[in-house]
Amino acid sequence: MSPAIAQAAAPVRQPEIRPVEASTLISYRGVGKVFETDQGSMTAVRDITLDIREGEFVTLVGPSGCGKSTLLNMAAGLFEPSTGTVSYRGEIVQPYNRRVGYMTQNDHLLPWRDVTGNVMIPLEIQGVPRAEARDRVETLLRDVGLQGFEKSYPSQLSGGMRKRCALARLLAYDPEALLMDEPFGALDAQLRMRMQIEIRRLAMDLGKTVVFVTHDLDEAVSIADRCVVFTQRPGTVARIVDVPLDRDRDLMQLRHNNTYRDLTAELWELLAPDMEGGDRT
Ligand SMILES: Nc1ncnc2c1ncn2[C@@H]1O[C@H](COP(=O)(O)OP(=O)(O)OP(=O)(O)O)[C@@H](O)[C@H]1O
Repeated sequence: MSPAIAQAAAPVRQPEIRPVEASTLISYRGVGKVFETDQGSMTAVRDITLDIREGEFVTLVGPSGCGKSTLLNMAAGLFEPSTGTVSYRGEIVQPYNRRVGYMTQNDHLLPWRDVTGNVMIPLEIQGVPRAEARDRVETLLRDVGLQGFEKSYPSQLSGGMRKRCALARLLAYDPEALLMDEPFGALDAQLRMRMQIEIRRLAMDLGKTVVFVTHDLDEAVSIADRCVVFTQRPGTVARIVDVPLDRDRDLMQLRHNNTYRDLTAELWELLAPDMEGGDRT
């Protein structure tokens, strides 16, 4: 193992609760979440202490059911923590956190609206004047590489184009942070990589903070500035890994990069036992 990786992959001592730094956007402090179900109480996550810094691209990876989506939901103000606190810019997250945008595997595009009409929705809700909204949509469609498809309907778009459209609609809210829950899970490998390249470029160009949930270890390392690895349920932080790759890395060439290969192999070894025993419900 290279010294850089040994240092990057040093285990995080738990619990270790440091003061929140000024650059922190989203902060989980001693967070636990218990759901009441027909079968009784079920602890989804426990003792989560994690800070997401402004402008960072952080991936969350771990076995199915370890609570990754639950953590996103708490940052969005959809769920309250059962213990501990979740704060955003130093203030406890309330229902609902309108400064974040949420994207899931399902793009929820409206089939009866064309691309422009779909991306326009948040701007209509905000009451942005028509001409201004049109200009903004034009810019967004250029940002995500959908120019020329303004009048296409969702059914006429490829899987990647639908994602781009959903991304443009998400960006129309101009959220500070993007919470992404396996957004590219359903795409084939090539498209997935193109979307990974796009989302990193967009996040850097637009200065967005991204918290990105994935099952895929390669994805978790290739797009991240930091990768948070969770144990199986009740999920807690097993390790936080700095990804010592250039910010403007070439994702196409990563498979030839030794740091990337060593890091993914190491995380795979860390996660493999838990992945086998993951929650299959
Ligand atoms: N609203 C809810 N009510 C009851 N149980 C819930 C609720 N939301 C999540 N859970 C349970 O909490 C646990 C964690 O779920 P969560 O979706 O956060 O995990 P995950 O790591 O995102 O899973 P996956 O990778 O499979 O999407 C699961 O066992 C799930 O069934």
